[in-house]
Amino acid sequence: MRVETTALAGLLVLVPDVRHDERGFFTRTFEVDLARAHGLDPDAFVQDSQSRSRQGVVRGLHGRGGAGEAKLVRCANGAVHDVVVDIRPGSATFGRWLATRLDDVEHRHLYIPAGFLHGHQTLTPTADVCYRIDREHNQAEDLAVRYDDPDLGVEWPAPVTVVSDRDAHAPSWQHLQHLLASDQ
Ligand SMILES: Cc1cn([C@H]2C[C@H](O)[C@@H](COP(=O)(O)OP(=O)(O)O[C@H]3O[C@@H](C)C(=O)[C@@H](O)[C@H]3O)O2)c(=O)[nH]c1=O
Repeated sequence: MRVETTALAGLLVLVPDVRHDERGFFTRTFEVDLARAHGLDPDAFVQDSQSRSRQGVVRGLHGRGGAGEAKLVRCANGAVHDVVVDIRPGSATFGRWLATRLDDVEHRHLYIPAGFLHGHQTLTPTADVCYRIDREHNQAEDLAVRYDDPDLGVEWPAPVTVVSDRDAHAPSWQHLQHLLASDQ
């Protein structure tokens, strides 16, 4: 597995080896030593989750208040257009978003530190997204911004078919910025 840095400090792309044979493929989904070598605490992860979404579905953009939440994300089946937004106050890239394709071909993973919004759109008939987080989910700390907020300008590659009620009614990027500023 190799690790690539990105334009957003702390956001990492993990690119595993994928071994194919007549049965299918084998790939590692986590390596403790590699995690440590890149400053990740492997013991920090306390919850593993999986979601399945139909083609065109967008989930997000979601973040977390309080101490935030770091995430390791991969797409175990199908493909998604994965988007992260830097919402770390004082960050040189505050408000910038970055998109990565996660799929079951290259099996890339994303390490998303605390202080980001995250979302994805399904590019295949279905897609399974698996992620590990370093703090147990707590609905009271949920943050969200509309996936199509015009000030944020995130581009989604396909027509959006379904979003949750929560995502359809998510507040604006401007609203979240006020919230973040009032926390300082
Ligand atoms: C996220 C989560 C949800 N749930 C429950 C709440 C709800 O009843 C149901 C579906 O929740 P949501 O609609 O929030 O699920 P979803 O829209 O898939 O939320 C996820 O979106 C992606 C983009 C992320 O980055 C994740 O961190 C998470 O926010 O599952 C848990 O029990 N544990 C969890 O960790």
